[in-house]
Amino acid sequence: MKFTKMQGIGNDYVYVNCFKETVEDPKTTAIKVSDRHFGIGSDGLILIKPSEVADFQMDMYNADGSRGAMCGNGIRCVAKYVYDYGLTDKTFISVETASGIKYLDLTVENGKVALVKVNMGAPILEAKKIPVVSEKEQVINEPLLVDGKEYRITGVSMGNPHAITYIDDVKGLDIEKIGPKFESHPAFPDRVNTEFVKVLDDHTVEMRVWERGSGETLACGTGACAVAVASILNGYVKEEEVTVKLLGGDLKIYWDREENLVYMTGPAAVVFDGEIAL
Ligand SMILES: N[C@H](CCC[C@H](N)C(=O)O)C(=O)O
Repeated sequence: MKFTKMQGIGNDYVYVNCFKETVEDPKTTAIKVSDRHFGIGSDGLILIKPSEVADFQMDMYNADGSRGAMCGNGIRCVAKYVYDYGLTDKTFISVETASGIKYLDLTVENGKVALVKVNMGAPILEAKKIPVVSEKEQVINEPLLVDGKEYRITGVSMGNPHAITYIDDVKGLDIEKIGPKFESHPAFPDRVNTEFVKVLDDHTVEMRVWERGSGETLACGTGACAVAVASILNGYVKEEEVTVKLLGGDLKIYWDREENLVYMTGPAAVVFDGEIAL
């Protein structure tokens, strides 16, 4: 199987051009290619496919083979792939995902995509199954007991569920210990992506993320969007444009409150092309 390894601020996936390749069993393939010792090594597998309703389709799988509804860092790399590898010459494209059609603006430098701005759609202000705290379905600062300790969480979905909690020491967090406890917490029967956040100033936050199905990643695009929305809702940041600092780099998130649309801007990069016998 031919593939292209790509990364969006360190959130790395194996991309397969399904206009040319066929992946019979994406779940098993995702598990195999993601293994960092016996496979290629990645946070998961992303299939680039034709679409009947958009320019392209993104079909995304986490490292454990579970299917993800949306992937922010992944969709920026899909945009880079389809332009740089000649599948389109458009700099405004649409991509069908399991959480709806997304629209992307490509910034091209020297004939290659350098930056991508994604319209991530409207935030859904409740993380699945957390008790609703108000009739508006907003889950803000809700107490949740995890591993014997009470956390205050805000639930935001970007097409995939995120539980966001604010802590003092992001860098020193034992995420390997607490991450899985959130991921498989009974409050989240579909599991959950969890973001641990520290507010740095009126428009800057830092975060680490334990992703559903992949563990700690260096970055999570949907997570960064969810964190920006939660930080604005909680009044922790004052502006609609938030810089989210992740282990792998920064993302600029803008929540247009008029339109209720979240925009994410960030880079995408090719690591290498390869072929693997599965
Ligand atoms: N683990 C996520 C999918 C990948 C999201 C993340 N890598 C991103 O960039 O948005 C889920 O199962 O909902």
